[in-house]
Amino acid sequence: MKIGVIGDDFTGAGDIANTLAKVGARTVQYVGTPTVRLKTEIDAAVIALKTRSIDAGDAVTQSLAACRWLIANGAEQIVFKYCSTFDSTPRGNIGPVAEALLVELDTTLALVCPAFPANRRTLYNGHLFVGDRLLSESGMENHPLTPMTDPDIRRWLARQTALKVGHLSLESLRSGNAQAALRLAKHNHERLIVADAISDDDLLALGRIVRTHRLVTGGSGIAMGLPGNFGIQSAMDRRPFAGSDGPGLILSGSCSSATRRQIAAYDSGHPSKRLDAADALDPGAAVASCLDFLVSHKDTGPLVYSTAEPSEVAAAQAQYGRDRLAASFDTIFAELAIEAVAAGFRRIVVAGGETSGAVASAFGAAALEVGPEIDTGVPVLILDGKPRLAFALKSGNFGADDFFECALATLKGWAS
Ligand SMILES: Nc1ncnc2c1ncn2[C@@H]1O[C@H](COP(=O)(O)OP(=O)(O)OP(=O)(O)O)[C@@H](O)[C@H]1O
Ligand SMILES: O=C(O)[C@@H](O)C(=O)CO
Repeated sequence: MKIGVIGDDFTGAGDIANTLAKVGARTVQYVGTPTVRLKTEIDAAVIALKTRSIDAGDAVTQSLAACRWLIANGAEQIVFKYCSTFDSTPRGNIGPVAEALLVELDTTLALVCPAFPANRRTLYNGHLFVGDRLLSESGMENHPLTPMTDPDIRRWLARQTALKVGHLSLESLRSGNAQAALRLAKHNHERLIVADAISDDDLLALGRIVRTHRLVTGGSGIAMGLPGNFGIQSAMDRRPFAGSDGPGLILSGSCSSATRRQIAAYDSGHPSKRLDAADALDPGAAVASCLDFLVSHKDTGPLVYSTAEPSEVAAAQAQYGRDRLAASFDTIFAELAIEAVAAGFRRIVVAGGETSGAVASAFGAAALEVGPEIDTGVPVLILDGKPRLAFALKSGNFGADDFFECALATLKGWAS
């Protein structure tokens, strides 16, 4: 293995596994840090953690354990993958985890580049944009767990770490002065360097610049240029792909704007059931009634969602407590997925990083095969067990409006 990735959530891990696989790296995604040594020859291992929104100390401990496994299994470069919208709070967890990894890997600096231009997240003058809006005016300021109220990634990161934060400007990158800028940053004791990038070419250039870096941090985009540094070649052919042909379902705990559009699009022509915050207070009852609903619509791709408008989420959090609701919804979706598989479902589409983490973890520690891309940043993931299951784990703000229908179709696979 050459490249070892620590993903701070499950959909994000799938996103970067997809990027690496697309540029030809033989990639496996693990649900949590494996307990056994790697037995097969691969180029990249992606460890999916669920550390984005937990206590910073726990996030550091889990990320270090993942890092140690990756290094012990041959990784030459570690990538810390977080969200392209830099989801975090003033307490962490990006800063504390990056800081701990720098120490663990005994290295002086690392790039910080959440940019993902293919999904319209660009970084310019240290400010993160979603499409033509600043991050803090993109809807992300209403995120239920990590409201992003400051688009200046240098300033936001500086709140999370005592390390000095630097900046690699687009001008330095494009004029070929990046290495000199990084030497100057080192001289100035800057350890975390926020790097501008507004196009895939910028990300590829950054990829070349970090060839000798032990640690790279960023969104999935930064991974595009990494396999080439190890001589790994692109293999972009369409091969037969065995998905899973059993009944499919959709679970959504995501309240992001893209998911809300996808729910609206799917809801109009398919069976769907909505859970509201009050339902979350009795997870057992919610699972039982949702399971009845799923089973009675088994062959028509039923959808269960708790997705709500930001004002509704804010009111529910104020009434019942944010963490309590998050934990209850996680439990409901995870148990529902397990029960649904026991009832015969084989294709599972999940919307939302936290929700996907809860669902995927419920199936236990596992290695997931990375299949074809469904939509930008979302691959098919196969759990080749008994039974064989095909997953689509979608980040909140990813995917076109008809994502759910496309995902259910893609998870079936194709012969040629
Ligand atoms: N109706 C609701 N009321 C209050 N909170 C909710 C409701 N529905 C979902 N939530 C919470 O909102 C959070 C959604 O997080 P999740 O990561 O799954 O989606 P997302 O933020 O859209 O995705 P991503 O992290 O990939 O951007 C969860 O913690 C969930 O418990
Ligand atoms: O980087 C992204 O936007 C996604 O992979 C993600 O992490 C959202 O959960």
